[in-house]
Amino acid sequence: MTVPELSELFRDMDPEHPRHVAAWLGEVFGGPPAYSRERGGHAHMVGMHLGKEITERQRRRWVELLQDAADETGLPADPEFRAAFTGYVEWGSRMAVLLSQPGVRPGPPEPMPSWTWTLPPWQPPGEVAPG
Ligand code: HEM
Repeated sequence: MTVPELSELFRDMDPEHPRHVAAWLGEVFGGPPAYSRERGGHAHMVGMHLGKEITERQRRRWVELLQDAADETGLPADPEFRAAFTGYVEWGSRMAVLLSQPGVRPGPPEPMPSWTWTLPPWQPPGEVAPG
């Protein structure tokens, strides 16, 4: 699939990139610390965005594709989880845009972000017992 807004930005992408982003997302949402162990954690991720000058249009398209990927890979679709997922992706992608602007230098080391959700998946109310 060619994505006009993103093709130049991702032209030299590491073929393992989707796995790396999946490892990142898994760790952020409480999974194993695979990204920290294997890719160098937060500082490495920040470094990958420096100088890329990501635009708002590119960010929006990237977010849309990530939501498609969440559907295609069968991430839980309950509103409670997806609201948290979307919240993180909005925050993270906006951070990526800020970090990617000209002249931005990496700051002091930061821990991995940690995201969660508190509500259990909503269930339709059961039938009311006849009175
Ligand atoms: C929640 C938002 C985001 C997350 C969690 C994320 C995560 C990552 C991670 C983990 C890497 C490094 C992978 C590695 O270890 O090699 C990376 C690299 C990269 N990201 Fe992001 N990213 C986000 C937003 C964006 C956006 C909005 C764009 C552009 C539209 C973008 C463009 C890139 C590019 C071009 C690379 C380098 C790819 C390569 O050369 O392999 N990212 N991102």
